[in-house]
Amino acid sequence: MPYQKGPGKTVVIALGGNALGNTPQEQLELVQNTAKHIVDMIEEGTNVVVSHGNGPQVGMINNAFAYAAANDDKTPDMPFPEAGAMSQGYIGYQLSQAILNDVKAREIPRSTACIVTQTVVDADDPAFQNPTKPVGAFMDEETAKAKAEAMNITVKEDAGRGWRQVVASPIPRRIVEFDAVRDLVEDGYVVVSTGGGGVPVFETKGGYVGTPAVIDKDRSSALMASELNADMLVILTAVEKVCVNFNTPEQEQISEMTVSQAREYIAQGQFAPGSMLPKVEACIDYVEKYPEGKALITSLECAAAGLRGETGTVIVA
Ligand SMILES: Nc1ncnc2c1ncn2[C@@H]1O[C@H](COP(=O)(O)OP(=O)(O)O)[C@@H](O)[C@H]1O
Ligand SMILES: NC(=O)OP(=O)(O)O
Repeated sequence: MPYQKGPGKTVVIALGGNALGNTPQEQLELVQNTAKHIVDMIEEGTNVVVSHGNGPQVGMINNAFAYAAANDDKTPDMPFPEAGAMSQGYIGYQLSQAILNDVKAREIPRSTACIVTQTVVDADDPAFQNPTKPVGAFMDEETAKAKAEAMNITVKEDAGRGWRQVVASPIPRRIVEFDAVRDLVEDGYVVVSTGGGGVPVFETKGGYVGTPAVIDKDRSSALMASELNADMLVILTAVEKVCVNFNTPEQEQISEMTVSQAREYIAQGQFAPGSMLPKVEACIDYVEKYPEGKALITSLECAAAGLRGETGTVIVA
């Protein structure tokens, strides 16, 4: 066996958009920094499975093909599941390479493996009738509405930040490549998987079939963490802690909440739908399925300190 599992915790990390940026060039620079924080954890003996978002990237790939196909006769239409797989491929490549380079530079005896992942969803998931997942770039209202008309897509305002295309975001039921991820973790690999939540697929009599949608990566990471019996689910985003009365003069940071407190805050509307709400819901899913586990929401910069229990918002059963 060339590598050995670390002596520390096994954690599933979900990386938010700020860890990746908006273009492949920007991303290449940002992932060096992202990798440094992940390798800090690996150096402390932690076993890491990394998942990441893909909303801006899958939208960019899809748009680029749609634009080219409309303007020349050589570019084919690119189906949405294939665009999702492409986004997993290039983001996973950059992340895996940056982590590997840092691991080698620090002479840590570990390596990386990147898996293009499929995630089973239900064909009758109501999400297919109500698209909510923002993809691609932000637009002003006028541009968004014109694009919606021209390209027959749905657009919505995204949490006060501008207008974006939205697609269906069904609930992840099963990660097809789960066994491979588990075995690689046991063999001491740092695994990049379930990028963009995994390419959504239906399980049919004839086999798996991709479907145009984007699964929430925090929800898929929660599923991965509970199936793996991972000690922690770590959701990394732009804020150090989840807050009540967010962005108001009464804002207060939450250091720890139980599932029932989290549900109370959800009922009060404390967490914005489309941003913090799905993260808190993913944490609830994970600790309910695996009550021995702890979920942590914090920023990339605070990740290693958060794992040591020094900061972030912890959600427990
Ligand atoms: N109650 C809250 N506490 C903290 N942040 C919140 C809250 N409600 C909404 N947010 C916002 O949610 C953002 C995280 O969601 P988002 O940007 O969609 O995540 P991602 O990092 O996965 O791209 C935070 O950066 C913050 O701006
Ligand atoms: N798939 C996904 O959750 O992507 P974002 O985090 O970019 O929205």
